[in-house]
Amino acid sequence: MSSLEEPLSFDKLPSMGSLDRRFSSGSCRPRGEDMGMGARWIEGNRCSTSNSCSEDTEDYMGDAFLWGRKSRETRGNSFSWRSLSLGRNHTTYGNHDKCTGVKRSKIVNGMPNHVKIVEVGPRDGLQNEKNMVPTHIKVELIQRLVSAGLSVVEATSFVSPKWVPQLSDAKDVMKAVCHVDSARLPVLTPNLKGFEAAIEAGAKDIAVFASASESFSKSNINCSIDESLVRYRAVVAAAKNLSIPVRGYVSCVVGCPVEGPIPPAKVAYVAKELYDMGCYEISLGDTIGTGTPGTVMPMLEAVMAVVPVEKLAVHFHDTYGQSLPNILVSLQMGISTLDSSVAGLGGCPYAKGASGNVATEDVVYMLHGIGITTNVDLEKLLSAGEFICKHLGRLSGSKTAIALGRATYDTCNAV
Ligand SMILES: CC(C)(COP(=O)([O-])OP(=O)([O-])OC[C@H]1O[C@@H](n2cnc3c(N)ncnc32)[C@H](O)[C@@H]1OP(=O)([O-])[O-])[C@@H](O)C(=O)NCCC(=O)NCCSC(=O)C[C@@](C)(O)CC(=O)[O-]
Repeated sequence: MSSLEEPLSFDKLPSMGSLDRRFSSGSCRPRGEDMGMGARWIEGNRCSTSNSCSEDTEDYMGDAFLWGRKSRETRGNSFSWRSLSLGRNHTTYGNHDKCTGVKRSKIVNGMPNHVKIVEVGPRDGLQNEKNMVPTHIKVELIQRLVSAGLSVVEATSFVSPKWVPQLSDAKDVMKAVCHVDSARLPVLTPNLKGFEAAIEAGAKDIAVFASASESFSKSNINCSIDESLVRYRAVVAAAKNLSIPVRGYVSCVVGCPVEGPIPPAKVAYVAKELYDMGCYEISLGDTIGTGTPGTVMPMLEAVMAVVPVEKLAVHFHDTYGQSLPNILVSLQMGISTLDSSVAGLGGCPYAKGASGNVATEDVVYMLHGIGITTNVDLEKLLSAGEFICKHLGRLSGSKTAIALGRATYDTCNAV
């Protein structure tokens, strides 16, 4: 882990002044393999979605607490918590309101009733592994994640194998999973070469990835932001000809390891460019996990002024434990698509060296706690997490922060 990815202990928390220095150019150049960017990473109308409901203000927290108490008691009585599946058939949480049958307090007003989770573990998680994960393990992981009900599983990247050797088997992975029709399996493509290879291997969904930081753009894809947008226009045009949907990413939406804080206007610029060129969804990535609600909110405000909120997704890394609060404010601002990574690949505090995306398990638990549904069967999701952890020889685990009065959920199983 780089110093930026490693959570700070309380006695080591820097003052604001020293934080500025940490971010200043040259003083903090993380090693490539530590940044979640693959081995060659060098340096570093609000709530207008129809999915939202904001009417009832009655307190529903009582029931949220009750659920937490019940879970703990049940576990205490040696009932397996794993049988508390939050799966597809389990979609009623809490009390009632006019939209979902759930009573909602002020704090959940305006939040979506249902959230789409974009699982990025097989790509964002595995791209960062020191050792190459065998192709058949990647394929099985994707299949397990799909069978957990995830409707979007980012499968791999068609990038240069010199830059990200961990995903150099993209073609074989895609060929093995392209018949899956119960989920979308997008792949990252940095240029036309990658796009053509992805289509050849059977990809039906792709994603392009730009950055709001010039330095990061240079380090990650070896070109400036504007050069990358030119490339992506060509990719999106080619995709359009084949009716292939394209997702757009913006990295470093609040902070860059080299440049420090990124102005919201810059994020809005890149997001709008991607949206205008035809990306159906824009995922806003807090690549180094330095965002907090205080920095995420103005960034989202700026982006939401130029891209409709229902076209936005958030992609938080949990480097400093801020991902769940960041997700919470994003939900409050009307975002209904969340990127996450099955624990053991990211998010999990025991998964050293992983990219540190927020754990899908944590997200599902938090959403459950506030009465938001997903399609995910938690039991199968946990099983997928354990599967990959076991393969990587790691502890598996999932932590759920105390969010909206929910009980802390913390489990860690030696494998
Ligand atoms: C963009 C390039 C290719 C430019 O890399 P470059 O070196 O400038 O490219 P080039 O055009 O000069 O080509 C160099 C070599 O790469 C080959 N090449 C060129 N393109 C491809 C391709 N598509 N697939 C396979 N090979 C390719 C090309 O054929 C050539 O091969 P050679 O002649 O030397 O044998 C490189 O920088 C690259 O692949 N970067 C990808 C880095 C990456 O994947 N980073 C991680 C993903 S981004 C991310 O994680 C952030 C995100 C999305 O999660 C959001 C967040 O967390 O915030």
